[in-house]
Amino acid sequence: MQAIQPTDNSAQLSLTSPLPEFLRKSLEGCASLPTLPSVAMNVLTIARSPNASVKAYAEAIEHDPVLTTRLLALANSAYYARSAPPISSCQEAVARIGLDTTLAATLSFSLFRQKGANAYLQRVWSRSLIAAIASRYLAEQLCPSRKGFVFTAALLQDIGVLALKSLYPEEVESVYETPAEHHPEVSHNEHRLFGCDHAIVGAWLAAKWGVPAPIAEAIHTSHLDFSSAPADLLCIRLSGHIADAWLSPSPAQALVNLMRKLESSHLTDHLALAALLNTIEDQLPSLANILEVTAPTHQDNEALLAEAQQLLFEQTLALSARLDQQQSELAQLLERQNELESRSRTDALTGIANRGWLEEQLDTRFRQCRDVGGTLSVVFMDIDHFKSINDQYGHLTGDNVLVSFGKLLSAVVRDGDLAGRYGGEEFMVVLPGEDANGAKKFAQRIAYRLQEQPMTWHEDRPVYVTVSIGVACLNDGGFANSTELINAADKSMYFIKHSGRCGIAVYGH
Ligand SMILES: Nc1nc2c(ncn2[C@@H]2O[C@H](COP(=O)(O)OP(=O)(O)OP(=O)(O)O)[C@@H](O)[C@H]2O)c(=O)[nH]1
Repeated sequence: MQAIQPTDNSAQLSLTSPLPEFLRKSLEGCASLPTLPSVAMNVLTIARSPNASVKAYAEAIEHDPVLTTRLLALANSAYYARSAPPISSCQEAVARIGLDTTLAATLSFSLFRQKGANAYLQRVWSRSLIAAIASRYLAEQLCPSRKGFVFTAALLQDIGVLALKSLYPEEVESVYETPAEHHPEVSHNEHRLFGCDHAIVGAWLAAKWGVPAPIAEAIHTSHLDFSSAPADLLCIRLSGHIADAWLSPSPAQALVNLMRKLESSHLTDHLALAALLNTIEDQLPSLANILEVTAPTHQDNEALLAEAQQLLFEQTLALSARLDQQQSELAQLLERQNELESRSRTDALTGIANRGWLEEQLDTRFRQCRDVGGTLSVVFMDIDHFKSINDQYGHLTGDNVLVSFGKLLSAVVRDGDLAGRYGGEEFMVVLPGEDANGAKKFAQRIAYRLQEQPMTWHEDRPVYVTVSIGVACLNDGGFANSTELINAADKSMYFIKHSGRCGIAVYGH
């Protein structure tokens, strides 16, 4: 049979992360790049044609006796034969394993034949085999009609390593020494060296050989996040993680990491991890044997899974304890922050608002009134002859007077009003929505309460005080800002001071 010239698909390949130009040139000029034998080329060409048939595949493969023997071995292996009788013709083998798997097997047989003794390449092939078996298992659960496609792409996902190794044998040496569980690290180091990773190089190489574009594109995206991918690509992308866990020197911890990934993607319910591990365990030896790859199997999957689940449980407990601790630390911090904030707004002696908070709040309310309409009033109070209280009864009694006056103000204000100590023996109340009349009545209530209620006691004698009060209302002065409003109330208060104290003056009235 005449070898058909394969189509180079690389120009049609749409790569979201393109192959760097220098790398494409080097790859195109590289004589030692892995190539496919003509039989594999022929099978690929048939795979692309619309009337690909079992017969056409078988005829192409029969020209290679070694390949035929291996394909028969695969078709007669436990996975494919199940309880069916052994078969002896290539056509029966293709019919039994399906066209997609025949394509994957042909490509991988051809590639595996080229493998060197290099330990890393052995690891790459082990990973590919495990990923292929895992991806087919996943596809059986999630997208059965795509299992052939998924198996092929998963098997070929790391072929870019072959190309990079042929091109830069020395440079990649250190990169490929990294153990299998660090696949993302390999990819990261390739990016550093070549500006892209082996997934992109592999897609290009596959397309160059004429591998159907969807398979090349699946190779290209094989390292991307699996959680939001369509089912077939999800199987391929997840298969690499599963293979890495299988090959990890600490498989229990690697399985825990895998379980976490599955859980965060809500895949745990769909995948029975035990069945997946057993499938790999069952199928790996025969497939590895047929392809002459050394792939490690686990002694006891059940024990491994139990260990991983115990580990996951312990780590989850430790994590939740840590989270609890962090949460309580956060709550303490918030409490402390609230306390500090409230302290920064409060006058230390009287416990009511301090000057800063009074001014800030008044300013906010003032702007609101200006923007959306409405009014507000400010009542400014200064205790009369306070110095003589200090002088007569001592500072402690003076302090008690200030504290009591603060309490009185807090008791008479309504929700939404704000009473505070402006400084020394000066106090201020902000009355939102109140006009001059209402504010004056409020001031009168305070003056009345002061007549009734002593502010403290000194040696069993009540200490009464009076206040000079200035009121200013937003409506009455064309005030440009809140400071002007305070100044107006202060001015009115001073008017009372100068008129003999103990009284109320309303600005502009
Ligand atoms: N005990 C006490 N006294 C304070 C405090 N803050 C300011 N004072 C005192 O309050 C007094 C205010 O005195 P002046 O400004 O002369 O006013 P006054 O004696 O009230 O006289 P008029 O305001 O004119 O009625 C000063 O002696 C201050 O030391 C405080 O926190 N505690």
